[in-house]
Amino acid sequence: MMIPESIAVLGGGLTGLSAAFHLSRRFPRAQITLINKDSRFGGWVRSERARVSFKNHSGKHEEADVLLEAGPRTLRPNAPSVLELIHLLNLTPSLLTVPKSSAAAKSRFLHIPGVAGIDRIPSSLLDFLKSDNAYLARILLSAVLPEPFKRWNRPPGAEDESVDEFFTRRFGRDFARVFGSALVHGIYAADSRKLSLRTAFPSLWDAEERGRGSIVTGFLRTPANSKSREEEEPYELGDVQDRMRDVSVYSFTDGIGTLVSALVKYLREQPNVRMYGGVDVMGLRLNPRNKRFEITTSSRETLTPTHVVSTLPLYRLRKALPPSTPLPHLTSNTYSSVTVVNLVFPSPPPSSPPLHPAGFGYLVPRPVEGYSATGPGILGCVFDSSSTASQDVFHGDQGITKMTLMLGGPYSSPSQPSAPPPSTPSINIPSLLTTVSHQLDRPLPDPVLVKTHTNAQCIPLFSVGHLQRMEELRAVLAGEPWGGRMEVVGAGVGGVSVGDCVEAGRGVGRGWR
Ligand SMILES: C=Cc1c2[nH]c(c1C)Cc1[nH]c(c(CCC(=O)O)c1C)Cc1[nH]c(c(C)c1CCC(=O)O)Cc1[nH]c(c(C)c1C=C)C2
Repeated sequence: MMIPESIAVLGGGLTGLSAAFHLSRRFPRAQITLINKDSRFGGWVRSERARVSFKNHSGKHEEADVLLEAGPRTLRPNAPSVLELIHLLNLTPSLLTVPKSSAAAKSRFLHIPGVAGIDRIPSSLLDFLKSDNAYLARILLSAVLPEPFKRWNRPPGAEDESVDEFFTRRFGRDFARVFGSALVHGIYAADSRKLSLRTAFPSLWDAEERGRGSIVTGFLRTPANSKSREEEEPYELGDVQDRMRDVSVYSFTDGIGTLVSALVKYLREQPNVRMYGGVDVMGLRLNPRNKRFEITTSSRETLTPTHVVSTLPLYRLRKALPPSTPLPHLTSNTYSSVTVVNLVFPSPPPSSPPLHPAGFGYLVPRPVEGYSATGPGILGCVFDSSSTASQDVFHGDQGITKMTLMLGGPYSSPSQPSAPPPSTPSINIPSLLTTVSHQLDRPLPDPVLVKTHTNAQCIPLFSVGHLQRMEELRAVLAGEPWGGRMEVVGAGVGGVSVGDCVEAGRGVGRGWR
């Protein structure tokens, strides 16, 4: 393997930024060029502040400066690669943590389509017994209690299946539709009948093996120790891990965008890094004679790096390559589009009930009749005020309640990778608010701010067999003519969470020595 002289990182979302950060430290002599289609870096991360003013219940003028997130809003502390960036970029002072003991950590709700109101999802035996929703309690108890005694029913020779098939097989049809589909809405904004179990929830597949067919038994058995990432290259964590003790989720005072801004600032200051914003990758080919890559850009430049890291969505990488390039599986997945609606309401006076119970938010499972194109297509709603209220600044005494609705995913037509991104759907806000008021089963005041943002094709829908396909892609890239000098990573390859993206960026170029 040849030491990189010059590296092009394609894509300036979190994977690309993390890749450029770690490559610039690992290969200080290499020239690194990060190319991002948008002039704004960070991909789906978009944190913005807005000022709202309104009259409170006693007619007094109030003002608030609110933080709105159009993409990820909280992070889980289980990703050491993100904690490492927080330490290395000195972001600890702006950390904002949500303790495990808070309602935002402990309470998640479900809205059953057609039934007004939301119900807390039981998370312990005591919760089951206390649950006042007989329908949910029945589905859960009849699914979970008999599962350890059910025979091992994975189809012989199966290497993967959909999340829905898996849950139906082990826990029954109702559990799969209500809980399985809601879980998939809340992470992948996708249809659980199309999502690969082994890619989306590998721990469930492994638990079934450990439990010799039973997931419940499998989770009660300790997994065998696998070689940890820590042993390969220790994380530089400083005291950030201590700060994360008993933390459920965290963000920053100015939102997740803080991480992006700090990475961009760091990279701009490095003498061996060039940042190209607002520049698209038009073509990418490998020159067989000198083994260099040739990258043509929308700014009419041709770069000839020795090494490439592509963090582009796979279908965009496919488009950049000559059609005859035999790189497999770049168009096997579709992508979900999610419309995010930030809603800010004046909080009710202390004598009135709050607009929602304290908790993380609620999810809406797949309706019995399936996804219909009519209606707003609400997948779930995050109660931001329960977890990240301290990001907002009030001038007054009533305050605001902030929620975020997530719409679309399987309700909008699936996006084929080759198709142009779907146009922003027009949303009827009054009708949307009527639906939310029904879902919460309480009246809502007029919002003081509504902000809509459509993230077109933002979450890859890993179809069944994805892991195997990605192994085949990696094997081709490791062989000739590529010789391991191009790595393909990112949400579309290895996982959709911020932690997955940052970890993938951290791992590139390990073999380039
Ligand atoms: C309703 C739609 C969505 C909500 N969040 C997302 C969507 C599409 C996106 C999302 N949520 C999670 C991830 C993975 C990141 C990670 O840190 O693991 C992504 C991309 C986390 C997550 N959200 C929920 C669950 C069960 C998880 C897995 C990790 C965990 O247990 O914390 C549930 C959930 N998501 C949303 C709501 C309203 C909700 C529960 C009430 C919003």
